[in-house]
Amino acid sequence: MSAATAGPAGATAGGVPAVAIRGLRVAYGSAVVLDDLELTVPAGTALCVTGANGAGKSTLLRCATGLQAADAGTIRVFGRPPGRSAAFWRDVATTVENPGWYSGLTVREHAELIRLAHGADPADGALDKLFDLLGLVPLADAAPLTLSSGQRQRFLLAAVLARPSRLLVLDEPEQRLDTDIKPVVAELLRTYVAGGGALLMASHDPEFAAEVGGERLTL
Ligand SMILES: Nc1ncnc2c1ncn2[C@@H]1O[C@H](COP(=O)(O)OP(=O)(O)OP(=O)(O)O)[C@@H](O)[C@H]1O
Repeated sequence: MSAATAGPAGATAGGVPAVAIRGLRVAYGSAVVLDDLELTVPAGTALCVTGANGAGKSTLLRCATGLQAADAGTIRVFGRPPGRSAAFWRDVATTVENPGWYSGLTVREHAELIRLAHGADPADGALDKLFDLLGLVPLADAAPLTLSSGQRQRFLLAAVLARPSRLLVLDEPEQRLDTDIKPVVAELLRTYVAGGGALLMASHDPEFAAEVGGERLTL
């Protein structure tokens, strides 16, 4: 259970915050997991949610993306309730919910499709760079379903970073990554935030969270 406020004062100075949560309460039966939780993530900033197993990090991220209903409180993402509309998901990229894969397409073809569908050029070199940084080049022709859990995590991160977005919601992006890949992912996320994107993530890794930078909220 937690009541906390995060995000710098005057968080809305630059406009509508990417995420604004007030009085959030979630209970599973009689077990209250989140209670009167408050947070703000302005555009161009990162907020890392930490806490013990079962503290409610994933629950919070699911609520923030509209994938789970809250028992009380208000959640606004770019000023609107999170939802399942295509317009919402154009702004928001997440690894909270596992995507489905097309069995006939390779890892690289999925990334190209995602980029193309979001109006970006799949052949402009951005994917080459991303695949190189995340060590996905040797896996480019693999079927996503054949990837190991760590390879799959790298692919999921490539998939959300391959497309334009205004908010990234990531549940433990460092999970299952090799130690040499973690700083690479941290740098990619720092670059995303420096470019004006907002990042809301949960993490169990203080070193990784420190490398990403931004505010911290402990549940
Ligand atoms: N659908 C559900 N039904 C009942 N209890 C649930 C449900 N989902 C989560 N919980 C419980 O709510 C609490 C918070 O779960 P949540 O997954 O949000 O925690 P977490 O902080 O993300 O944990 P972890 O660090 O282990 O990933 C846990 O006690 C969990 O057992």
